[in-house]
Amino acid sequence: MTEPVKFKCVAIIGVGLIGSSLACAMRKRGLTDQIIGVDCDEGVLARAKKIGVIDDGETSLEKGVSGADLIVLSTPVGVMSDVCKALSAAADDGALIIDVGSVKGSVAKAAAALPERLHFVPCHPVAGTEQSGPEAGFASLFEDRWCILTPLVRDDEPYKAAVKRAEGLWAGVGAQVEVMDAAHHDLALAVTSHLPHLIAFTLVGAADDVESVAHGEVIKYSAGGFRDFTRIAASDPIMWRDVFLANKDAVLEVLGRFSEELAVMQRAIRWSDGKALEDAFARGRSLRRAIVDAGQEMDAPNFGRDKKER
Ligand SMILES: NC(=O)C1=CN([C@@H]2O[C@H](COP(=O)(O)OP(=O)(O)OC[C@H]3O[C@@H](n4cnc5c(N)ncnc54)[C@H](O)[C@@H]3O)[C@@H](O)[C@H]2O)C=CC1
Ligand SMILES: O=C(O)C(=O)Cc1ccc(O)cc1
Repeated sequence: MTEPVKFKCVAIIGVGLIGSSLACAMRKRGLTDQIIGVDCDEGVLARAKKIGVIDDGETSLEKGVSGADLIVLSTPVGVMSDVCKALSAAADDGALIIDVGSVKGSVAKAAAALPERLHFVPCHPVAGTEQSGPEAGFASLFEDRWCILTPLVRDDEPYKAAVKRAEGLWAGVGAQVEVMDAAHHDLALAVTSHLPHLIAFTLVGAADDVESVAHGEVIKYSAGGFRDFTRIAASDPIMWRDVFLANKDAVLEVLGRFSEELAVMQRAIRWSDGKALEDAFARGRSLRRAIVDAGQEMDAPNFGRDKKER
């Protein structure tokens, strides 16, 4: 059983959906005395302070992280290496640094270059929505969701203790913690998250092209499955640009396999091969049933909307 841990001061760098959700969850559960927001956008900081997500805001990273015993990188993945470099001089001795990025290999490389006095534990809460910004955050986002940790290869005692603290933090906000290496994470998430997002962006883009000849029919009759795709396709373009650039190799690998499967389906339809189609669809149904039986069907389409409380 992982014990929840407490922090004196947390600096959240990037006060968007995930940063503000962690801030709200920590505040609600009494896991920190003070929350400082650091963001390059002054408007974000003003809004976050107004709605009570942060106690104070700073556009200067150096000032914002001074005195923090927990530093959270919750920016898009593409700027994390630069933020990490800036922390090498700015962060207090012994600070626990975590990130929440959707890709782990790239940030792990930057984290490994930090001085030994700092303890960076890469993390990925596998929980989110299509929304962005501080107003989108809510305290229960991480409850009963996975958080994957990909610790650096370091076996000094202070680092091992920092990994335990990171586990305690996520357990403290209600998540279930899993530890794996960064390459494994990036391949697994390419399958379960990155490819599905790519398909949603592509499908909705294609439907939008058709819309120009279908004169409103796509919007009028969009139901069920397509609506779910449009929700995912409404996700932040900058965040997802960075995910695909940072996880290029793994995504190209699974995209290659997906394209092959798609070609098989195309052929089955062309040649009226009902047996091939039925077999392929039956595989999909049994995978879904296995997920439900394992109690992992947490991604209801309205996840987060019916219990969103700051
Ligand atoms: N949106 C989601 O559902 C999930 C996102 N993630 C990861 O969490 C991270 C944050 O995503 P969101 O919270 O959705 O993004 P967001 O767009 O809501 O917030 C990002 C914030 O970072 C700030 N920012 C950008 N560059 C900065 C810099 N150089 N210095 C300081 N602040 C900077 C932006 O102004 C913005 O306020 C990403 O790395 C993403 O991969 C992880 C799990 C789920
Ligand atoms: O909104 C959804 O359906 C998501 O899948 C949210 C999400 C986006 C990115 C992540 O790294 C983890 C979760």
